[in-house]
Amino acid sequence: MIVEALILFSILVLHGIVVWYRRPPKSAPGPRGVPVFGNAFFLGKEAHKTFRDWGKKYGKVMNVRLGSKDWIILNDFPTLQKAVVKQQATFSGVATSPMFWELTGGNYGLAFVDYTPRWVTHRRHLVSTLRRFEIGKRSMETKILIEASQLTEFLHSTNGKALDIGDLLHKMTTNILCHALFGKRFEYNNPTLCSLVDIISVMVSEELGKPMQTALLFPWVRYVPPVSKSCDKILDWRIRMLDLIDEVVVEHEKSYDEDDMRDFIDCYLKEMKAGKEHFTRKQLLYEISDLFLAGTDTTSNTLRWCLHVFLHYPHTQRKLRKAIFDVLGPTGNVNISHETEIPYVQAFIYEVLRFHPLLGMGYRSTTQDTELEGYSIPKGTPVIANLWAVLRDPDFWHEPETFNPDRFIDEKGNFFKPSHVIPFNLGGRQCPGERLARMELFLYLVTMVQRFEVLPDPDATELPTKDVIIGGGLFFSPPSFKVVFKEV
Ligand code: HEM
Repeated sequence: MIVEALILFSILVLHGIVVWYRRPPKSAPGPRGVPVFGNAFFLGKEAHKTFRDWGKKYGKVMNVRLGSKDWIILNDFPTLQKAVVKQQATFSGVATSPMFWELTGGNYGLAFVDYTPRWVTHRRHLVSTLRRFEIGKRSMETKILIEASQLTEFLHSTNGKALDIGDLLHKMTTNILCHALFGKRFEYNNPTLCSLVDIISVMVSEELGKPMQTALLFPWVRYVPPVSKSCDKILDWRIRMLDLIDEVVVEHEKSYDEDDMRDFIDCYLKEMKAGKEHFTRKQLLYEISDLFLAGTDTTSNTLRWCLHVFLHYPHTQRKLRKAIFDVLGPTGNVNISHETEIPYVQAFIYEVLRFHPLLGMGYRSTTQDTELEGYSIPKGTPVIANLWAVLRDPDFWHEPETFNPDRFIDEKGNFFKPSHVIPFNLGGRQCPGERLARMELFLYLVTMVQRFEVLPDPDATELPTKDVIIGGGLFFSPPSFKVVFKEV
């Protein structure tokens, strides 16, 4: 009896192993890993680099088993274009899990939700409303310059003391979204602003990001401590954020005036009152919450990467200041029309975004069965767009490991942007806040560099590490570090 049971067990195990290693016909090549876990334990701390290295062996479309699912990894620009641009709707899903279902209250919001008619309607509405409030044109420019002048005032008051200004930068970028969404800015010590920034920082932290990633690869882990506790914590913070936004929406409902659309919330309420399909209060709260999660920390951490670069490559800071002085002198006021007049600033910003992309990988999924480069990809397959690998690809960039803003300056001295610089990704899920982010980066950077020289902390024994901190499982942030702002 025991012998028969052992034989049966062995047959079942062998069958399981055969099934595990078997691939559907026409599936892309890639490492299979070990049963149950796939390659999850072989990714290392920096999965983007591991994927790039595996891609050299397996090819442009790689199929990597992670947990119980096959993931498609795209490491190069032409293949990414063929997928997310040429088959836009097919590659506009989002890699998801039961935890994401909870986080989005059942697929509500914008950034973390799957491709549905509700997402399509709201993505369109967001883009047109941002345009309506002239994000990217003059009105947001004025608001950004208000934050920039607060920044210089603060930096002036530091009297050359070394400090980490990450929190202040985060408050500035959060205030810009408060302008667009709530119609107002807050003082930096205002409890609403401080709570918003605290909540966003916790939700995109490295500490909570790892469990989220684990729950994405192994959905059952969501219910097993300690991951379950971290997931509950994230959901708790999400609820706090929704409650805070709800208070602002209630204020707007009370003071709503059909003839005076003050901001994004008013525009949304108008659609709701008109009974437009998919427009609900729940969607409004989740969408605003997503905008704060996607559009504040990303811009402020890119500014922190700029400071990081100043310490590691000080000659670029000198060159930047010279370019600014040539056009504005030491006291001239910057505005957005100077973007074309000071090409080196744009080149510097793009090189920072190339060298340190805030979102190193985009997580998509397929919305229907499809083919890519002759390989078949079934509906619902998670897809990773390895933006980091594209931005460091030696086939497209001369000396990609060198930080060199001049790669974006043409022979006539003008800024030029090659199509393969894609820190905001491509296709249907491409960042809708790109223009706003680039305006903020330009105006804050020029204001800062025109008035202050950024120097290393004299008490630090070495420069901050170049290792990225992967927050929220998504965001490639710099480590914390202090700098000195010396008036020039
Ligand atoms: C330097 C700053 C920023 C960077 C590097 C950045 C980058 C990105 C990238 C790469 C994506 C695509 C993710 C994917 O494919 O999975 C994305 C999506 C998104 N970004 Fe940004 N972003 C920045 C600033 C902003 C700002 C200021 C806003 C606010 C208006 C914003 C709002 C969003 C939203 C809502 C999405 C999700 C879009 C969707 O799924 O339809 N981002 N961002």
